[in-house]
Amino acid sequence: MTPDIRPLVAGNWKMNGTRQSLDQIKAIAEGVKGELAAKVETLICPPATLLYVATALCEDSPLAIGAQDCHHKQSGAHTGDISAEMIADCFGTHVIIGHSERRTDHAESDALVKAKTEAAYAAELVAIVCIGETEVERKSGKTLDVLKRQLAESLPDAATAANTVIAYEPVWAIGTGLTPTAADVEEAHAFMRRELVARFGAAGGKMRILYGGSVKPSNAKELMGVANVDGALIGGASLKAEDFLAIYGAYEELTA
Ligand SMILES: O=C(CO)COP(=O)(O)O
Repeated sequence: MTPDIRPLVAGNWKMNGTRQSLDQIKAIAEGVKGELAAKVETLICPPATLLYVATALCEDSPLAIGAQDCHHKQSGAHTGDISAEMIADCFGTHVIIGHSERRTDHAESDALVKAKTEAAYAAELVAIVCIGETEVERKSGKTLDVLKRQLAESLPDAATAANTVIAYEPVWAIGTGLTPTAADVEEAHAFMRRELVARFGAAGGKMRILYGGSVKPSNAKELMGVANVDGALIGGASLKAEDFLAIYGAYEELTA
């Protein structure tokens, strides 16, 4: 955690979820009402097909709804893509950009991630910009170099603590059940914080840096308690309301 930063617990449903899964969003929206919601922000990013219905379901809940990607242009001949403006039009408030699965599946570069982030700002969405090293990079001792490059090249100059959230997701920890040690997470997050402050000054000190990669109810308290970890980006465990709420509930003790 970072003093004076309101943590964000976010779920990334990836390519999972049909209309039936809206029950889970409903349960999460109900579960995050109450005192803890004033201290901890929550977000679910379902597939784009569920976006509009999901935001309607959350009208009376502090649970925010976001998307998993956007195109870098506002509109035009880009079959199959969705724009940041369309996400905002569905009342989505956040968009995940540069997830490692998109960097791999769709060859997204840092430059493209930066352009998409600028498109998110133009539509007044909060961009959740994902970075993280692969297993090979980690084993060859390049983790911090990779994070430095991805932060420098993926973030626009216009990034602020209000429009940008960083999500550190070591690629080898995604969907594998493996997590870095708390000491490794602390080192990476402290490094990113220094980089952000060096470039953005006071705003860099206030930007949220989430951890993602095999976060589950059993490890949430330890990981979320690490210095400069300002929340989580959760894949698999965000699909079940019970697990998502248990991770969110870890903040009950952390913020007491
Ligand atoms: O990629 C992730 C979230 O964006 C993490 O996925 P898992 O929580 O399933 O490891």
